[in-house]
Amino acid sequence: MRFDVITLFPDLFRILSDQGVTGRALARGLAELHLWNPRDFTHDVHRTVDDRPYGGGPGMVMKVEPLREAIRAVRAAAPKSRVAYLSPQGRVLDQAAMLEIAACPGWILLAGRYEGVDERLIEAHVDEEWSIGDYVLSGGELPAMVVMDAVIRLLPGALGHADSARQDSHMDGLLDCPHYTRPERIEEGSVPSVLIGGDHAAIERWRRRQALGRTWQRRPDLLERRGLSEAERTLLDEFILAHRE
Ligand SMILES: Nc1nonc1C(=O)N[C@@H]1CC[C@H](O)C1
Repeated sequence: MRFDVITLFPDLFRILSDQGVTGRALARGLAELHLWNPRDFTHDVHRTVDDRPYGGGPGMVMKVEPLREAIRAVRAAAPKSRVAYLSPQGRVLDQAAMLEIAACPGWILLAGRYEGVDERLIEAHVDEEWSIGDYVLSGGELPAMVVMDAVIRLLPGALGHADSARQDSHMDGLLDCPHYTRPERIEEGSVPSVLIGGDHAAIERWRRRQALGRTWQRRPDLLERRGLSEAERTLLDEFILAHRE
């Protein structure tokens, strides 16, 4: 998986490359990260990348030409990649979208700043527009990092245990079950006994029941969308019975 990011602030991406799951995955070559600064594609002494909006109004808009030249240079280096622009006007991404993104050979992520990018650049050179949520940030860099983090951890070998990603919240359309670690008894409470017992079938049922119950309690919309098998319906009924007021 190759990622190319077009950004005015390439140093911000050290958050991904210098540590953690993403840092290790990049170091091991499971994914590649290349950074491109639109200022390197300007030709004036001030290295101008933005200008005032036509029609007036606050803020600045990113100019077409430096971004066009940057995209052309990246497409030449990454011919199999598609261009995605991060913006609040884009498709709101969920885990299913991250799985789709992870299945592609590479992405050129355009991180905007200011009020955004001249619409003509988007129409002529952008393949997809993505949003990480219905709120407004000061730049597209954090959204680009959110997408890369969510996608890289799905790549084979990125996580220590193959099951980790499969059991995360929103995988299989459910929230994750609760987690506990040592010590077994502390002032905040004790670990559920089923997790101590070593009966793996019972532990698996408990975890599935908790995931279904937690989703029912906190995100009934996800259950609506997903539907339940007979076995899952039974487990959820057990949870509801045990948690009636
Ligand atoms: N929500 C989002 N999901 O992706 N990107 C955003 C986002 O707020 N972008 C900012 C809007 C103006 C600034 O240029 C960057």
